[in-house]
Amino acid sequence: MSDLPPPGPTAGTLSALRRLLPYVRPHRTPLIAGGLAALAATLAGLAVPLVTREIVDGPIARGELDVLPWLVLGVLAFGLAEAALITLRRALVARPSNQIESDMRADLFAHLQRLPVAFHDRWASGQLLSRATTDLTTIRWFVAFSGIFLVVNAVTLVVGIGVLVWLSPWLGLVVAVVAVPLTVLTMALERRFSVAARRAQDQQGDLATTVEESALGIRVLKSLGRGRRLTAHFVAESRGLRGTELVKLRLLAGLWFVLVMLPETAIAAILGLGAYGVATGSLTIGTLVAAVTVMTYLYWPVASLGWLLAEASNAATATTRYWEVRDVLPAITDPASPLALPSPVRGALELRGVAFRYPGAERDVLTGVDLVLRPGETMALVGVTGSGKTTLTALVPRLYDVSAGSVTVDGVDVRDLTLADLRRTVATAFEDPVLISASVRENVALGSPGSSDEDVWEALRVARADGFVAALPWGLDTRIGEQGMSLSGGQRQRLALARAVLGRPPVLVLDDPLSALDVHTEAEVETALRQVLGGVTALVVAHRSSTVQLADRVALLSGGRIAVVGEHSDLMATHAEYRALLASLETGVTA
Ligand SMILES: Nc1ncnc2c1ncn2[C@@H]1O[C@H](COP(=O)(O)OP(=O)(O)OP(=O)(O)O)[C@@H](O)[C@H]1O
Repeated sequence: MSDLPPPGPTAGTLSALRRLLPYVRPHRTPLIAGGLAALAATLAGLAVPLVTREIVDGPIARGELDVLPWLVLGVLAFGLAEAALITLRRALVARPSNQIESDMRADLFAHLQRLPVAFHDRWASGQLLSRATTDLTTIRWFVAFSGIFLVVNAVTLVVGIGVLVWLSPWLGLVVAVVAVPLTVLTMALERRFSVAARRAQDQQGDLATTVEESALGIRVLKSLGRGRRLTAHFVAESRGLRGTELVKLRLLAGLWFVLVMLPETAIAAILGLGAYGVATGSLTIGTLVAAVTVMTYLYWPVASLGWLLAEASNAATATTRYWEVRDVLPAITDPASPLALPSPVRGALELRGVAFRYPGAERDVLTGVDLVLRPGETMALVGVTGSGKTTLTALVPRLYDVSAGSVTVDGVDVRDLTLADLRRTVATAFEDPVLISASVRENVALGSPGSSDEDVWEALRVARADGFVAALPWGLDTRIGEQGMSLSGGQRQRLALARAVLGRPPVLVLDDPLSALDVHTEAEVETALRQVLGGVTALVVAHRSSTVQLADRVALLSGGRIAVVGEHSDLMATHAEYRALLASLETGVTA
């Protein structure tokens, strides 16, 4: 399996399904009405054998033909009622079951947005995808159909056995005796089925992850000729799923065998005992016919029990998998009593004694970072590959929280600000820009949706993206494909940069946002940025010495700490490690 957190102890089917209650409760009226309609439909069907008994014992046995039309009409009426009630059930449950599915899906999505980056680091995206799609469809199907019929069929069985006992206590006893091994075997098989159901649903999530990763990384995978390997991996995973599905089918087949054989045995026993009763005069023919007809009516509720229990098991597993995600508490949230930033925001950014360790990692990436950015200052951050530059920048907008120490803006700890305030104050752009499937305008104004077109164009100008956006077929309205695939790497970076500078946030955190630009364009963007950065405090991760030139001062990150801070020219003159690093940046060897 993928790097999925281990599932908790397998909860019982019922206790797992109980967790659907918060979503089911608001719709209880139509759902209960739907259940009652289904029950009434089944009972209407069960009434037919009783009328049959009257026909056999009356018009047939005793020639009482005058009541025959009424009895036939009765059979017809019950048949019609059954059909009408089944239609009514469908109409009653369609809307609530779909609503429950979409409510659960919306809540899951909103929850995923609140969960910290650390959660998404740990969970494979396919596992989340399968929970948001197939698992929720399984739950809808259970609420609309199998859950209702599980209850209705159980009630039908009890009522049917009751009718048999009423017709003839002996015949009822036969059925009751048959019911005991049926229940025991069914429960045993159901338990094993739920284990296989859980495995199959997890394997589906793994498959989704593989498909998603291969679709997203198609360029790299193709260019490296990984297609065959990946296909072999996918086929192996897919075989694993097929194996589990076959185990499920085998268990279900065993269940079907028991569930089909036992009612047949009961019918045989009723026929034998009943015929003996009729021959010895203790039973009327009509009662025997009625008993056999009732048994044939009970045949479906019994036989379907296995399949319905399997569906309940699938739904319980789906519910457990759903709540595994929902139960994760968002670790990065608004504080209980948030503080406000002094107005106007000056943008003094300070890191004091900052240590950070990734969840589950063995050692700290940052051990004691002290760094002070004066309001309006541009600070470049340099360091060898893996020294923790990206990690450090992620602590400012609270993508992760510090393990020790503090990050403050104008003296206020970022953890004391509401996330909305913090995100308004600190804007970020990363080396790998993510664009969403939407228009250029929506992509640039993602963090400030109310921005005017002039503001968007201004931001595009700063990022030197106005030229190519103007040349797009529909300008700002041009939809850029999934992840902006139709744009070049440099164009995507410039849009991400425009997104960060839109709204002129007091603090900008840029993680090497110009790496994909050619030297000429980088110089142009830098000149424009210089004007913008004039009043903005900026922390800029630099992988090229040209980006370093942009900064007022440079900080060197080394060994989890800031080794030195100073002006580029001073550091070049005085600091050997800095000089060596800059030389390696020029040659592109920083590891
Ligand atoms: N999500 C994560 N979970 C665990 N460890 C991580 C995670 N992300 C990064 N690391 C580790 O943290 C260390 C610092 O990584 P980081 O990306 O911050 O370095 P960097 O200085 O930005 O590197 P580069 O210059 O290559 O971009 C590395 O050893 C990396 O393996």
